[in-house]
Amino acid sequence: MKSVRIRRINLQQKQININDEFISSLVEEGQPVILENTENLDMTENWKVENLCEKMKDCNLSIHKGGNLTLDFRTKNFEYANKYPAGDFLREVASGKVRYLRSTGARRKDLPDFEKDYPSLSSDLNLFKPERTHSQILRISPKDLEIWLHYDTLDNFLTQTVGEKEVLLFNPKDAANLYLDGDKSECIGEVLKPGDVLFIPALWFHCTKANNFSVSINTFFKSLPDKMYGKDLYGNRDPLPVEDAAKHLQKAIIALKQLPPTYQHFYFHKLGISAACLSDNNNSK
Ligand SMILES: O=C(O)CCC(=O)C(=O)O
Ligand SMILES: [Fe+2]
Repeated sequence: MKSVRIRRINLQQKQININDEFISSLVEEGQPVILENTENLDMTENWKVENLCEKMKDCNLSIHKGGNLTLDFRTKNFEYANKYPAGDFLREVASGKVRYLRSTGARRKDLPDFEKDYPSLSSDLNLFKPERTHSQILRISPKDLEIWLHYDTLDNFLTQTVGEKEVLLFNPKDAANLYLDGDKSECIGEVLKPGDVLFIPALWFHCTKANNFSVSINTFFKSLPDKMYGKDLYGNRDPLPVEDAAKHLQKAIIALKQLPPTYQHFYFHKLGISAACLSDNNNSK
């Protein structure tokens, strides 16, 4: 397994301003990068639990609640709890209970908008907002909480504000290996410290572990043409051309299945349709 160190860019040393041109260059490069010295720390140094309780005292949260610090979306080893008073949530998180906030919009169907939803917090931060921002999400975790390995379909800046967070990243080109036998050819493990901003390009697999009480904000933004994105609350819907392709693929599979098995195997192979597609198709029947 090859381990690659992630590039760090010290914004102040390099005198870089984060603007849309700089963001486009990151997107084009398509590699994760940590931006350091983002001038985000002055006011958040006093984001201790009690101060956060005060700042968020009027907030009711939708949270993940469970009994195992390794949250797993596939086995759903947690439940959702709504209208949770922020003070109760924060104190429970501070005492190590398995609680996790991935903030939602004001109403269920609204996109999370950190600046609008949490003005008492966002006024302490100098977050940059790409021109084509999709949503901005507040994330609060207890020490040792792990988030399952997943990818999002939007590009993302993950800003670490309180505590440290370990992030493990896998290149999308290794996707085929991630579930088969875990034989990854490239693996990038990094620790985010307060003030670090990690650029996670779309489709890069990532999982995280909070090393201590942790507050982060992530900003999903779009880099494909607007018309390629459908309505998407969570930043993980496949681009519309992929959904279109999947429908065509289903039709292709159904058409080929009219043939005897020898023909099927020959033509599936010839058309480059993988065995995985075929078994998916069988399962859905
Ligand atoms: O660290 C977390 O809480 C998860 C972050 C994440 O998955 C994201 O920013 O897309
Ligand atoms: Fe994510």
